[in-house]
Amino acid sequence: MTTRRRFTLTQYLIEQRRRFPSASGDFNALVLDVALACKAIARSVAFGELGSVLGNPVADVATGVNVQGEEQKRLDVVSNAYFTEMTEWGGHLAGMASEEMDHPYQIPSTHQRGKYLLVFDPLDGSSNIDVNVTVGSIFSVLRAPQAVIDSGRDVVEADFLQPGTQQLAAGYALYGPTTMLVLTVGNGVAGFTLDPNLGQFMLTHPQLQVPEDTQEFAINASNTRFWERPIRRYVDECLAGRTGPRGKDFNMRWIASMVAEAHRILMRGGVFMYPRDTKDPSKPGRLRLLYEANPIGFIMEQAGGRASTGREPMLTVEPTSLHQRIGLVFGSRNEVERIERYHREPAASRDDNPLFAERSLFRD
Ligand SMILES: O=P(O)(O)OC[C@H]1O[C@](O)(COP(=O)(O)O)[C@@H](O)[C@@H]1O
Ligand SMILES: [Mg+2]
Ligand SMILES: [Mg+2]
Repeated sequence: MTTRRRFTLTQYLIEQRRRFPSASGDFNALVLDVALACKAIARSVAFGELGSVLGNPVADVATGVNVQGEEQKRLDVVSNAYFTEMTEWGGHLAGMASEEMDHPYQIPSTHQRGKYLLVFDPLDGSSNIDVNVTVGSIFSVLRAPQAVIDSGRDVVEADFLQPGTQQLAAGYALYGPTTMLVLTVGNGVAGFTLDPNLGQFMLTHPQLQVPEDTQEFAINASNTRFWERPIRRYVDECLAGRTGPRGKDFNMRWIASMVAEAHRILMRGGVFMYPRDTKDPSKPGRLRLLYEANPIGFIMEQAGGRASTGREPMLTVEPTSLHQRIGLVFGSRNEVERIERYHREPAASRDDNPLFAERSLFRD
């Protein structure tokens, strides 16, 4: 696809659909509904506190605590509603699941039910809303099990427990200085920028590729004391810089919006780690498999990068529950492979033995 001609998201999807001559158009219509939800969220985010002055619905929304035990922001709830409202009526979906909904969302019986499942984090990085830092939405499209399509029955948790390799599409929207939509339909990764005059996502980044090497890493260093040995080793070696085993200096970033970190890494390379740690034994990782790790993992792999738990490729993990958390490492291929190698090396298994505890640069 040439960049000389300006392509809208719709035109891009039509061109992608030519690979599947028998496709009905349902899939494209679903992605466009998701894009519409993202435009609506972008507008709500952009109004910020002005929302209450201008009668923006965000001001009056009731919040609570989500299934993760995390306090919802008003924009979490509003964004979730935009996703459900914009996509439920099109006849493309068998059901949905979201970070902000404890159980699968049923398409009302008054609407036609379709063959796809939509899984999403309506607002990622929502702790950044109050400080006006970039946030985003993350989504993944799966095919519903054939039994669900045939019967039109209500969806249940088990219907969503598909490994990341089964994703048909994944994407994220970024609400930053510009609003962007980044999408894979399994044929590379494309980035679109919202033209505020036209209200259209325009193709601006046709073939995103993650550089294989990097000198930049992202991790929440306040968790250092909870990290497992392979991660401590990796970060220590980065910090040692030119005089250490890596022989080069590294830069560090932490935005606390995973979606924004993913975007930076797509643009210029890098590695992101929110690994499994010992902070809370009931939570094997911070981020969620189905609507954070898998869609970002699919995008990374489609852009030539890599996504992993540290121990196995992210996309091959068999999910066990809807809101499952998991350790996540993604980004420049050679760095992620190095981290996986550190997990495989025999020293990694001595992690819990204090006899082998090593002095870390982040420790006293
Ligand atoms: O508080 P921390 O450790 O910086 O966590 C930040 C992480 O939490 C998240 O914000 C979780 O996402 P939500 O905002 O959707 O709950 C990630 O985007 C980010 O990487
Ligand atoms: Mg999130
Ligand atoms: Mg969220």
